[in-house]
This record gives sequence, C-alpha cells and structure tokens, in this order.
Amino acid sequence: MLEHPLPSLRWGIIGTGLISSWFVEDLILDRPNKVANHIIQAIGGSSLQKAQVFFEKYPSGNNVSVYGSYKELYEDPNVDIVYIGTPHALHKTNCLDAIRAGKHVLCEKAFTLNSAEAEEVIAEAERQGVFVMEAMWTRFMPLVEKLRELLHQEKAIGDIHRASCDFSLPMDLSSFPSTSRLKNPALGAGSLLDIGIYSLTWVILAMETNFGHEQPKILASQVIRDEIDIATTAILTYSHGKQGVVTASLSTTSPSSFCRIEGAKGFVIVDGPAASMPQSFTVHVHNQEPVKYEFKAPGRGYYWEADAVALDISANKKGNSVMPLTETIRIMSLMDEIRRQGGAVFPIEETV
Ligand SMILES: NC(=O)C1=CN([C@@H]2O[C@H](COP(=O)(O)OP(=O)(O)OC[C@H]3O[C@@H](n4cnc5c(N)ncnc54)[C@H](OP(=O)(O)O)[C@@H]3O)[C@@H](O)[C@H]2O)C=CC1
Ligand SMILES: O=C1OC[C@@H](O)[C@H](O)[C@H]1O
Repeated sequence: MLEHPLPSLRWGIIGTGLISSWFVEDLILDRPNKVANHIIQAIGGSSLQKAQVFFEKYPSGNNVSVYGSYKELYEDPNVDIVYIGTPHALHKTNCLDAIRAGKHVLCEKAFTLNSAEAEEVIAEAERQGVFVMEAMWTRFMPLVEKLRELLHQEKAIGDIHRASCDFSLPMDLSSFPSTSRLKNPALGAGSLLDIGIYSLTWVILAMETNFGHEQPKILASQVIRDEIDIATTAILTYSHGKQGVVTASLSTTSPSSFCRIEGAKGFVIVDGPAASMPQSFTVHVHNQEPVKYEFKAPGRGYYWEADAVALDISANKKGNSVMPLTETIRIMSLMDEIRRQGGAVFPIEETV
C-alpha cells in the first residue's frame, strides 16, 4: 500500500526574540511519530544583522532565507505561513500585512490588543481566504486533551463548580529598559495579556464543555503601576453558581500547583513550572486513591500547535477547532471587560 507523505509547511518567522527562538528550536527537533514536516524557510528581523544573529544562534537548515525586513519575508513565494513572534501591539499590523501578502498566519498570544483588532484581522483573513490562528500553544498539549476528556466526557469529578488558576511571574520592571515589551504600555505590556491570558484559558478549559456556550459575568480588579496592570484578578460567574477565579501578577510567584478544579465528586490539581507549561495533573475523587497523570515530551511542546496548523492547512481549513477564531475573539472580549473594570488601557485605545 502507498503511504501518504506527511504534510509539509514552510515557515517564515518574524521577530527575533525569545519566543521565536523557542518555536524554531521545537520545530527542528527530531521527534518520533511526526505527523507533519516543518521547514524553517525564512527568518525576518527588523534588521539584517538581528536576523543573521538569530539564524546563526538557532541554525535551522541550509536553505533558510534571512531578511532584514518583515516585508521581504511576506513577499517570499517559498513561505507558506508566517509565524508572528513580536510584541502584542504589533500583532494586528503584522497579521494584516502577512495576510494581505496571501500568507497563512500563526500569531502569538495575546492575538491582538483587544477584540476589535482581533475581529479586523480575522475578517481580513476570511477575505483573503487564508488560515489564521492564535498561538495559544498550551491548548494543544496532550495533557489538556486528556484533562478535558476526564472532566467533560467522563465526568471524573462530577459537575464542576469552581476552577482557579494563577500565573504569577515576578519581574523587576524597574531594571528593564523602557523599550521592553514587558514594561512599555505602547507595546501591550501588562499582566493580563502576557500571563493572565493563560489563567483565563485554564478556567475556560476547566469550566466550559463547549467554548462560549455560555458567556460568564465578570468581576475584575487590577493594580495599575506606571501605566500597566501589574496584577489582575477576575471572577467569572456562570449560571447555577459556578465560578472561575483568574489571577496573574508580576510581583509574586505562582505555586507549582497552579490550577485547582473542583467538582461535586472531587477535585483536580494541575502542576508544572508555569500555567503555560503544565506537566502533570492529579485527580482526587472522594474516598478513592488519587490518580496522577504525567506527561513527558521532548523540547518545550510548541510543535503540537504547529502540527495542528499543518494538518488544518493541508485539509484546506481556514481555522482550528482547538483554538477557534470565535474563541480568540471571545477571549479578547473577556480581557477587554477585565481591563474596562480593572483600568488597564493601551495608549492606542486612548486616541480612538
Ligand atoms: N507561547 C509562549 O510560550 C510565549 C509567548 N510569548 C509571546 O510572544 C510574543 C513576543 O514575546 P517575546 O519573544 O518574549 O518578546 P521579545 O521582546 O523577546 O521579542 C520580540 C521581538 O519582536 C521584534 N520587535 C519588533 N518590533 C519591536 C519593538 N518595537 N519592540 C520590541 N521588539 C520588537 C524584535 O525582533 P526583530 O527586531 O528582530 O524583529 C524582538 O526581538 C508576545 O506576544 C508574547 O506574549 C512570549 C513568551 C512565551
Ligand atoms: O507566554 C508567556 O509565557 C511565559 C512567560 O515567560 C512570558 O512572559 C509569556 O509571554
């Protein structure tokens, strides 16, 4: 019998910072049971020197084109999809430019600064007939798939009543330059879009069998310092008294047990170095021995989202079912509401 070749995707990477390096390192990993081939076709930086340094530090093949502008990368006919690893405030423009050049797009979280920007990007992708997805990589981890199966199909802890998740990462912002994406409000800095988005995602993964079936009410508070939210707390209240508690802070450190999900018959604790990187979870059912599920894999795990994208594009899909575009818009709207109550405003929003 003839074997079908694996789908192949030729990636153009824009932004030569931290996440682009992690993404490239994972994509070029030699790993077992691959479902797609990922080719790093091009690297685009804001200068040729930055792109060259990135390429030399993370060598990803012999035929990689190295560009000193994003525009050149968008115009490269050998690039199928653009991976956007730039600060939040640039995502809208970077997405629109790539999409208008006819490229598929995988854009880092948070997808844009707000839901209006997300809608604009998604509408343009629809018009151009290209694939687009927010790179919320944690959703694609086998751990999350197994956890959701246990919570929502098998009802391992019965009806879920509450979930709480924390992502806190102490940052000495005073030591960062004002140009840092983690400090500069004009680049979309703040606890919510950078790390609170993971806490929000976990609460939604735990509480919602069907994403967006019910829109929770939000009660939120933020601590604003030097024009950015350095801490965010939001309570999501669903009908029948179910609640989710979302926390994020740039002053404290999350516990390794960063998420707790409570149901009528027991609870689940999720562990890992951060809410973005879960490694295990333990199911505690009343009067039974706890059961621990551990997940080990090579690298960091960015290839799962990349594999999903490759399979979707080879099937001619324009969006993904694990991170649907409607869900990206809804997450951005929930964060809009959290910021409306909490007080975080991005400079570009003050002028509209
Ligand atoms: N999924 C995950 O696990 C993670 C996701 N992220 C997300 O990735 C994105 C980028 O974060 P991260 O890699 O940490 O950021 P970095 O600051 O490390 O890198 C961002 C890159 O964007 C480019 N860039 C373009 N314009 C600017 C500008 N005005 N200021 C700063 N950089 C600029 C730069 O590369 P160049 O100049 O060469 O174009 C820069 O190196 C964010 O959306 C963040 O939320 C971040 C960390 C982990
Ligand atoms: O997505 C992220 O996860 C890890 C954090 O270090 C980073 O700031 C954030 O962008």
